[in-house]
Amino acid sequence: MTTTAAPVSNAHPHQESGEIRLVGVTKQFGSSYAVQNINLTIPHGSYCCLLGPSGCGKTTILRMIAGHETPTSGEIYIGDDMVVGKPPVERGTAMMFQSYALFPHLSILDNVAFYLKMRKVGKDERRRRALEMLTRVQLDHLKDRMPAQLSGGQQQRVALARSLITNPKVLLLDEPLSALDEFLRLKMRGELKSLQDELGITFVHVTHTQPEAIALADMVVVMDTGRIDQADTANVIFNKPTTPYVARFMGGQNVLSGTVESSSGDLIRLKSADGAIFETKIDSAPATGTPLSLSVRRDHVALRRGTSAEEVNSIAGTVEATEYQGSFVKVTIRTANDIFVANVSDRAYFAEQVDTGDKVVASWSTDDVHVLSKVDTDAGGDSHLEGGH
Ligand SMILES: Nc1ncnc2c1ncn2[C@@H]1O[C@H](COP(=O)(O)OP(=O)(O)OP(=O)(O)O)[C@@H](O)[C@H]1O
Repeated sequence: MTTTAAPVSNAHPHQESGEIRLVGVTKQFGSSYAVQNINLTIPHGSYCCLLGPSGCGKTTILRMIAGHETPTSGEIYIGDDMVVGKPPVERGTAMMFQSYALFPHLSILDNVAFYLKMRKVGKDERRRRALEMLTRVQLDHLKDRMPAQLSGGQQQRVALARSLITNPKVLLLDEPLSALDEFLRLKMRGELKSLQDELGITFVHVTHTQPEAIALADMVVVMDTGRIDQADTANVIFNKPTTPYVARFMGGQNVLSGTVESSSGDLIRLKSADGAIFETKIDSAPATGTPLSLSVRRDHVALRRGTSAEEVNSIAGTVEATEYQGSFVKVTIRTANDIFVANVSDRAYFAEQVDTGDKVVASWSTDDVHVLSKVDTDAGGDSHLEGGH
């Protein structure tokens, strides 16, 4: 299966295609698989984020696209070119690393112009083009400084200018924002996005931070131990995760499981292991007894004090923790078999405050239940994967 999202392409006309296609790509290190049978098409001119926990294979994919690593099997295309076996310089890609790796003994301008010098471009021409690129990242006024005289954010902009001067079809970014403080990270995030819009080239950005991927990407590729779980627009990934893993990893969802008890039209009822009844709509109802998993957004849950759940779409438990998040309060509830989280608006929370140890009932509407395509096999074991919501 080839995974392709349908994000809006920012492609500029008459540009060489920066579409990336991975076909059956596997990379083994010794006997272990870093990535396994990856099929993925990243449209030309899109901003793609590879998202997943540490060690899931994101960087390996990036390095194989760049040509710093060779797949054990499979093919990688950039535009119409099958690039496996080609050296990095012939691929039309540029890579920006987490450590900016600037030359400490060269001025900012010479750092940016370095690639052109290697290509024997004349001095005036390369200084002019380097200055143009520095202007683009708003650093022209610092062109004569040395890297050590710049802040982290400024050094990163230089690294960006240095990558872009090669005029790539594809820019590969490995955790580009992780070394920056929170304020700079958000600022640079916005700048990366507008730069990509302006240039219209394909950006592939590796991150383990969910909000970063959601904010930046036309296409989010969620990975788990060497495989792609889901690749789609941020909106679909967040609201319609296909697997329990993606629902949990994106962080804004509760995962519920049960077996089909009855159906009527497009409405089905499920019974959970501890007897709760969940109701949801589904295109074609599976047979009675089929196990299914569902997701419910944490911010679509209502909370009240009480000990007995309603007849449907409701779960009773004990408050395990409350965490104030500014605009909402995250209430973690221990239920009979699992953990359930409600993100309650601060207004609703303070109107009827609950505290650790209180008995509560969480409920939600049938329309807010989403059916997952895979059945949960990790009930109760989700906390290590939780995203930033
Ligand atoms: N050169 C190598 N030799 C052996 N194993 C490697 C090598 N490079 C990566 N791996 C292994 O392959 C797997 C995927 O690594 P990769 O760096 O792609 O993960 P990642 O998702 O980018 O992680 P992180 O976010 O921590 O950088 C890991 O288990 C890693 O230990």
